[in-house]
This record gives sequence, structure tokens and C-alpha cells, in this order.
Amino acid sequence: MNAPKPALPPVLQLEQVVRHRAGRPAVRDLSLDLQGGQVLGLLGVNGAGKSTTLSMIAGALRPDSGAIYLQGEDFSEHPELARRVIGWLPEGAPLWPELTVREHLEAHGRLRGIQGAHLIEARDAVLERLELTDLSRRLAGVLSQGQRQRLGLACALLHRPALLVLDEPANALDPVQVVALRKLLRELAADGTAVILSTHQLAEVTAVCDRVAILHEGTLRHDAPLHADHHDALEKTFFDIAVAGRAQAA
Ligand SMILES: Nc1ncnc2c1ncn2[C@@H]1O[C@H](COP(=O)(O)OP(=O)(O)OP(=O)(O)O)[C@@H](O)[C@H]1O
Repeated sequence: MNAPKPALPPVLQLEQVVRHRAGRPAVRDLSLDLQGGQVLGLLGVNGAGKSTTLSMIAGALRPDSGAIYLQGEDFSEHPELARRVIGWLPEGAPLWPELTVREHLEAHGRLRGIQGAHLIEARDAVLERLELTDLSRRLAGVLSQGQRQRLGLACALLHRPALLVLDEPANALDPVQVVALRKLLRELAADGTAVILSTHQLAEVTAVCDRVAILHEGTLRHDAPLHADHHDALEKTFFDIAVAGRAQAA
């Protein structure tokens, strides 16, 4: 009889993560994990702690306490894991205006140790996937907002990360591109990529996520599976948490 395969560790694991900003708690005691192939929607009102959480996962901010594990390894002991394991689209897709679209992708690839023919192949594949091939020689500084967003996504995807961390990925995309993005995220998940996606658009969450987490004042208030037909239930849960939080604060 074959021995059972050892279970893979979660792609991402947060254990009691705490982070203060400007002396106030921004994320409190946050624990969650994410398996390959899962798409987690992260919701919360303004200031709930979503971007702070994503920045810690991507390695741009350090937790004050608690631990983050990537593929079972302690991130604080192996910060270099971020470059290999994570693709990050920060809020607003920051870019270098004086570099062209293809130069951005080549720079991102080199930072991750991809070179030569592999780099060209990876670059051209994401250019095509994000419908940027015709813009590849254009300077980032003259791209439209939606085109910038797609370039940010292309940079995040270039090295085929196991975990995609996306802050408002549908921002500034036109409706055709929004639908294309949903399809892309579902395809990546089907290939085993874990995705964590922060947004204010409940419709984006119900369209692509199979799980939803809601943060309020830095605390995880809800973490449950989600089905595409549960939009109304999600809206009710979100408003219950947001409105109750406001009433308590008043
Ligand atoms: N650079 C910063 N310096 C000081 N405080 C910050 C900074 N960035 C965020 N904060 C504070 O940390 C808390 C969490 O903010 P965060 O940006 O993580 O929330 P968010 O859920 O992403 O909000 P939004 O939906 O408005 O983008 C807020 O109280 C915010 O004021």
C-alpha cells in the first residue's frame, strides 16, 4: 500500500500578528492561513488594516509581534522568500515613469534571478496575458491609469509566484479588463496559485473569491467560505460588522 502523501504546508500562515502605526494598533492578533489554489477576498472599511496586513505579508512592513510563514518557513528568518514566493501589486501600482513597459518587466525579472532566454520568455508571456504587447515600448509615465494597473499586475505575475498579493487590483480597469482580470485570477487559482485580494468592491469578491475575510479596526471579524451566489449574504455580513463598529465607536 502506498504511504499517504505528506500534506503541504499552507502557502501563507499568519500567527497572532500585531502591528502598530503611529502608536495605534493597525492590526491586532491576526491569524489566518491560505492554501494553494484559494482566492481570499480581504474586506474592511477605510482604515481597517487591509493595506498594513498586505504590506506585512509582502515583506514591506515587519510585524511588531507574531509570525508569518511562507510555504512553512518563518518569513522573519528568510526575508529573501518574498522575492521567490510572492507577487505583490501594492495600492496604486507604483512604477518608474522613465522606464518602458518591457524594461519594468525585465527589471522585476532580474531582481528575481530570471535571466537570458527565460527572462524574455517570461516577459513576453505576461505582456500577452495582460494585453500589453502593443504597449511594450511605451514609457510607464505616459500610460493611462488602467494600463499602469495592468503593468503592475504583469510585474507581480512575471515570476509565477505561489502567492499573489493584490491591493485593489481592479482599480481603474475598464469593464472589459475587469472581466479579463476575474478570468485570469480564476485560471491562476486553478493552477494552484494562492491569491489574497484586498478590495472595497464586494462584487469583485463574489465574482472571484472562494473565501472572504473581513477586518475591522485591525481585528479579523469574519473568515468563511464564499459561494458566487452569496452576494446578498456577504453584503449583510459586511454592513453588520461595519455599522456595529461605527455604533460602538460613537
Ligand atoms: N503610513 C502610515 N503612518 C501612520 N499610520 C498609518 C499609515 N498607514 C496607515 N496608517 C493607519 O493604520 C491604520 C490601518 O490603515 P490601512 O491603510 O492598513 O487600512 P486599510 O484597510 O487599507 O484602509 P483603506 O481602505 O482606507 O485603504 C489606520 O488607522 C491608518 O490611519
